[in-house]
Amino acid sequence: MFGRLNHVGVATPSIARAGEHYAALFGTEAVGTPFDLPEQGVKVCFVDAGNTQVELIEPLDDASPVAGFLQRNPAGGQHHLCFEVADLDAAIADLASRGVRALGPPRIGAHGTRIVFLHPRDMGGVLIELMEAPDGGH
Ligand SMILES: CC[C@H](C(=O)O)C(=O)SCCNC(=O)CCNC(=O)[C@H](O)C(C)(C)COP(=O)(O)OP(=O)(O)OC[C@H]1O[C@@H](n2cnc3c(N)ncnc32)[C@H](O)[C@@H]1OP(=O)(O)O
Ligand SMILES: [Co+2]
Repeated sequence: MFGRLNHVGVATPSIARAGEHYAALFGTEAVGTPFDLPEQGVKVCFVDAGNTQVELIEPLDDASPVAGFLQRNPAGGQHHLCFEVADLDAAIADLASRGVRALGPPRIGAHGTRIVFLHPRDMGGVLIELMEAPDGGH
């Protein structure tokens, strides 16, 4: 059901500083232009990492879903994994039948496609994001 790893979400208190760090690792041209996603409460910056991306996320305010994570991890850290799926609604229904909770209804994510998050407690302690992709990630 899950397809390719679309991105690894990395929370950071400063996308400006994290961007410099990743530019030194992947090259300046790999670091995209940061943009705000106010409806998701985050500033986002994608770093091209070959066969996937690193998604740097910085809270826009204290109400951001990333704010709690940074209170627990002030320097930032690995936040979530995002996998592609062909049919998000079918994936949500199948996972629900296995007792895996979705965190709210699908919404539009940073790539402009429908996404949903799954509860970490139901996924072995890992926050998983599912992103609907035309080819289902295969
Ligand atoms: C959508 C735009 C963009 C994209 O790619 O398109 C993004 O990815 S934006 C990413 C930021 N947005 C989100 O993360 C939305 C979904 N997240 C949430 O709803 C919350 O972060 C939530 C519910 C996962 C955690 O909420 P909170 O930080 O308030 O902590 P809780 O005490 O409620 O946590 C409950 C439970 O989950 C564990 N936890 C929390 N965060 C993580 C994490 N990143 N990875 C793994 N586990 C996590 C926490 O330790 C608690 O576990 P417990 O068993 O109670 O110890
Ligand atoms: Co993400």
